[in-house]
Amino acid sequence: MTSGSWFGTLELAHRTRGRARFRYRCRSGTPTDARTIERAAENITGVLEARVNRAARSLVLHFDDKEVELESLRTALAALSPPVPAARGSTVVEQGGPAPMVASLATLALTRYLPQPLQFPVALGAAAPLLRHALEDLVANGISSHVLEAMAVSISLARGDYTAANTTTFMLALGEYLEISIARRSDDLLKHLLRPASDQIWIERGGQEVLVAAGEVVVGDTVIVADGAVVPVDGTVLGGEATVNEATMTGESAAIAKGRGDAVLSGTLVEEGRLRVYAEQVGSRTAAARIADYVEQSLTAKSAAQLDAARLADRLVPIVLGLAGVTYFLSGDWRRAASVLQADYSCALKLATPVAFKSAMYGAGRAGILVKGGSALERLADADTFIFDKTGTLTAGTLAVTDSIAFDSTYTAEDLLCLAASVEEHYVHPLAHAVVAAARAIHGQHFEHQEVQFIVAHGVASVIEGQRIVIGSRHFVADDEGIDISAHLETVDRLYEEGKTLLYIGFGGRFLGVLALKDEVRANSAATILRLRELGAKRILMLTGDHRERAEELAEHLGLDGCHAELLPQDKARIVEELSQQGARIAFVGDGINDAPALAGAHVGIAMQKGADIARLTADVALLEDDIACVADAKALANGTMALIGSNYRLTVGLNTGILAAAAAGLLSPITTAMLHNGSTIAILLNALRRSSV
Ligand SMILES: Nc1ncnc2c1ncn2[C@@H]1O[C@H](COP(=O)(O)OP(=O)(O)OP(=O)(O)O)[C@@H](O)[C@H]1O
Ligand SMILES: [Zn+2]
Repeated sequence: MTSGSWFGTLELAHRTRGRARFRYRCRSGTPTDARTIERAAENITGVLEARVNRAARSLVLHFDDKEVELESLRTALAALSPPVPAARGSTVVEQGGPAPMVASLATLALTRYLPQPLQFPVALGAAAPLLRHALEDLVANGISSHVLEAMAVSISLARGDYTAANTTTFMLALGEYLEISIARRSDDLLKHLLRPASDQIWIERGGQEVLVAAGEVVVGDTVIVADGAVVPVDGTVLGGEATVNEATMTGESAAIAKGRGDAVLSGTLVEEGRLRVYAEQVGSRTAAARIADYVEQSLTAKSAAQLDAARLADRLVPIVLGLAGVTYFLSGDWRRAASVLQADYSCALKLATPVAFKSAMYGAGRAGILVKGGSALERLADADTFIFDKTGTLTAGTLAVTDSIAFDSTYTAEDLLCLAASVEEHYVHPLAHAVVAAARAIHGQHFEHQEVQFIVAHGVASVIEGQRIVIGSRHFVADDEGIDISAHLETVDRLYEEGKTLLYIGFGGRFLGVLALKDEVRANSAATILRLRELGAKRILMLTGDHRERAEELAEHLGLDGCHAELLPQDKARIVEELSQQGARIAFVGDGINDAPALAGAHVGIAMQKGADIARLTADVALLEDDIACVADAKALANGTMALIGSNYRLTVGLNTGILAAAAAGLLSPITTAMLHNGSTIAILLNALRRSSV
């Protein structure tokens, strides 16, 4: 979209061996987010891992200091611009149909029956695409495995050994065809899975706020967007005020205040406040474009394992070439040289790892787990500490209102519930959902109220009939709002003892009543925790914004290693950061707006299916089913994938070394080498595919 560099400024803030931290400023208008930057940086030669902290505008690189100098890294970073998807490896992407494979198979089968003079041109014709690509590759990237393959085919052609040339051509075409179809299958599925997170939107119709399906919104509608929600349309603010985080679109991480007349973009996030937006661009256009971009990025991004494999493959190319030269020099036999040239490592090393990742992502998708890239799997396999959020994660989050107690006789229990629901209905929070559902069940009236304020990890506030209403935690109502609750402590304590979660309601400065809710622990939370331990989790903790007693009870019940309660979002992130610094590799599992900072700061973030948009956007893994068992499934899948990649790696190196030695010793003809080498490559690819089910 834009050309030129991303970074306005880029300063080195800190460095140690193999690690450097840069402070950056984005140019405004650059369509990028943290992930885009990370991914692009990870594509720089020598870079092992990149992490961007948007809030701190810092970029941390882990790199191989034997391979790359800090100064050249910096230059490469400064020159970064948005990735052109699939620039390299285009040989694979451009083609795709089975035609080349069928043609080369036909050539292989039929050439021997052709009249002698036709055999050479036919074999050359079949090998032509391969030779052409190799030549392009040679010009662009120097000697690569493609070049070696082409040399082997050329030698066979020159020697008039058409069967050998045709066999090699066919095996390569077959391998390529398999890789493409596998890659395409997983790409399509991933695109399908990554739909926009929220499919319902609040709009104004005839002076009323109504919730409609995303597809129903048309240009000219007035869309309401509140805290924690992603703006669903491109448009102009008609009213309201809010701070909007546009990092996903512009890369600028500081929130920007928006008010009447300002433009807002779909995909940006309302952090605080509420906006009425005139919709100018709606529907699939904007969203689809963003999603396509996103998937493109996640598919082209390389994981560390992939980079390792590719690097090793590249290093081995000159060795194979040298060995072929020496073999010819010593034996004077072109056949041997051609055999050696075919036994290079690259195919299996470079293909097996991405195929394993993609097939794992595909399998994960079918099992209800959206994994955003191979590196997310890698980090999940790495994770040794699991931290769970409570409400909506370990508990079902489908709370039920059990009691509604009004302390003021002018209000009935129903009134209290409806009063709360009128204010809560604009927010995505498990507690808010429960209150609204309970009010709907009794067909309660709607109280007219002014704009609603949402105070993250505290509650909501508004004004009804000129009086301030506050609904939220004890800390919020009693400490922050200064409402005296002492007269009703007996009732409150009794409800706590019954194991209930309480919502305090203050109205006009007085304690009006409480709503008690019962949250059920998910039936399989305990089993999931156990499975995670078996899968290598050394420590499992819980962090929650809820009341301490509730939290400790649950932590004990589930057999966790510890818990922290009454936390604010920044506390969660801080605890994650502290533990990371002590060396823990943390997988954080959460669902709420209050979990987003921790999800972003963890080694790997996992968002629950019913989570807020921001949680699902921030996380590396987003569950597509409301089932906590998927967390253990994802971990098992990640472990299995990394083990498979490791064994493929050893298998590739072992097999090809054997083939290479035998070929150099003159034990293998070019045909046998082609069959063995390509056959084993295909076997390794198929092995990599095994992970497509959980
Ligand atoms: N929309 C809301 N309406 C009323 N109270 C709320 C709302 N959001 C938060 N609160 C109050 O603030 C407290 C902390 O909220 P927060 O979202 O941080 O965590 P939580 O939902 O309790 O649990 P967890 O952190 O485990 O998800 C809640 O327990 C509740 O009392
Ligand atoms: Zn507070």
